[in-house]
Amino acid sequence: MKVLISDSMSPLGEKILTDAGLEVDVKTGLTPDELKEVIGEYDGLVVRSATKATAEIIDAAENLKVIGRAGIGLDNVDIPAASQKGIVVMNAPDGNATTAAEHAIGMMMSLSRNIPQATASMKEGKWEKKSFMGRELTGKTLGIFGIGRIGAIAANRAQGLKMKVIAYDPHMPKEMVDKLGVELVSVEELAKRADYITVHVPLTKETANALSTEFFTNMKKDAMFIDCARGGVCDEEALYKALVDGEIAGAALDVFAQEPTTKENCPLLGLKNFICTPHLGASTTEAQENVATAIAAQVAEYLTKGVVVNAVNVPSVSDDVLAQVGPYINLGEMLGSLHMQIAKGGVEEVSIEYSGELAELNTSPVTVAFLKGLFTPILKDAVNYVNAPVIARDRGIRVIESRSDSSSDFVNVLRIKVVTNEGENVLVGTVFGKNEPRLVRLNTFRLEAQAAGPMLLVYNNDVPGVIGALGTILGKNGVNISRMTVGREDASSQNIILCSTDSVISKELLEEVKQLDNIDDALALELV
Ligand SMILES: NC(=O)c1ccc[n+]([C@@H]2O[C@H](COP(=O)([O-])OP(=O)(O)OC[C@H]3O[C@@H](n4cnc5c(N)ncnc54)[C@H](O)[C@@H]3O)[C@@H](O)[C@H]2O)c1
Ligand SMILES: O=C(O)CC[C@@H](O)C(=O)O
Repeated sequence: MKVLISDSMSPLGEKILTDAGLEVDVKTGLTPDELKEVIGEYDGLVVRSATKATAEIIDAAENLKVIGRAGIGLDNVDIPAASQKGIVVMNAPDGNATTAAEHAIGMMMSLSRNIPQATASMKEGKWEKKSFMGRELTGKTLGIFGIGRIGAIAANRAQGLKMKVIAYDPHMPKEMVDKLGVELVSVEELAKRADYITVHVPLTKETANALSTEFFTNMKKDAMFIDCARGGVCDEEALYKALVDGEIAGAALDVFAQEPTTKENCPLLGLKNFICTPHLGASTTEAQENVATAIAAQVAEYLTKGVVVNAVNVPSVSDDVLAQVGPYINLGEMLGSLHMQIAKGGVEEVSIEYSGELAELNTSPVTVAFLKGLFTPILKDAVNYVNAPVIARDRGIRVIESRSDSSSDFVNVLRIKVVTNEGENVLVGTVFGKNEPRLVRLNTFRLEAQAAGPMLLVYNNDVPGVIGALGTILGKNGVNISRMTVGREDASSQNIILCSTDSVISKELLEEVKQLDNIDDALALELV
């Protein structure tokens, strides 16, 4: 079998693949056309972030069985296109966390002591001691936006520098953050109290442009901002304005909305109080060895033994188990994704009840798929079919499974209650026929909905005219409804409407929907 390594990577990865008996070609810097021409020869493709495994490339990949990403981010891989062709997509989410946290700390020190600016000045033949007055980190407050793997390491390193650390992470239970010696605060408090802010969240629907004018305006005028997570989380236009208007004192970015980044596509590069690196957060020998060896071992395991590890699109189960519980795996993942998107607050407990015929099957892959679905909207590529239960444990989330051989309305029922620090939701699903997952209850509302893709969930009064008004406003905005289900609450005047739409509902359109008469609330959902 042949594997193509198409981005620069530690040679240790190549060695692991060849030692496993695979033929390996290393061809970096291929143009999309060149890659398209050669990809048909390969059974495995190993990438970092430069190679774009688009639908077109995947379509031309006649023999491809696996795509491995040395690192976390899978923004460069068209996962639905790969899944459709039965290609397993896997990543190595653990190997570069320490390196990325150290980069953020390095940025904080560089900003505080003007190291990049002073280097540039000396190289121009100047000796400008007075222009580069810095300040100490000792005793200052570091604010961490997103305290997962990397945020926690950054907190620990900052504590070693005698800084006070505070964090905002609405999905992290307070007890877990307390254990790190970090104070969990609201987003406003984070902005107002911190002398430095460092960002460690993935790019999701919730985090896109989350750090914008309001956040920068709340920051202290002498505070500094660092983002080594993902381009698009920070609103670069708002950051530019905050730096120019003196709302904050300095900023450092390693990641950008548009990469590669130039002065033309990012005016921040022209500012004196802005420093940057070209997405170097994971670029150390150690991190690259970690991710290259991890992904090479995973790809080799899959190609030589059929064992799936850390896949994001295929559960790690045998074909026999998959044949039995495959449809429930899809149902579980959908219910997980829906739960997280309707939940308010940090998840504390999950109760999963398997009833009917389903209770007699090996349901552990369904529980794992539920947890993967639950975490994906907030953690994106950092969660897979292997580490989802570990993430639940690390977040102190109790997962309780139970079985009952009777199910009242359907042959098989999956009933899941998720308790957060702000309330709870119950979703019930079943599988119709051989493979048709259905949502049959959303809290007290009974319905029968195919829940997949972009959707709109509306809570409304059960009065005439609501559906018409909703259809009109979506139609006016060019959004086509492909399916609509109404869920009723017994003996109540409340309904829910769940629409499948051909495109994702924008924030602006969602606001318009919420303003309609007799609509109490509306949520834009993106389901698996
Ligand atoms: N610059 C680089 O080269 C580089 C290297 C490695 C990782 N990264 C990126 O760093 C980011 C963090 O990685 P990680 O391994 O720590 O991920 P992680 O999944 O362990 O942690 C992310 C944290 O963000 C929190 N979060 C999610 N939505 C949030 C919101 N709206 N507000 C506040 N917090 C929120 C989550 O609860 C979680 O605790 C990822 O985007 C990853 O891709 C960048
Ligand atoms: O340099 C890289 O490979 C990107 C690193 C990081 O953003 C990741 O997604 O793991």
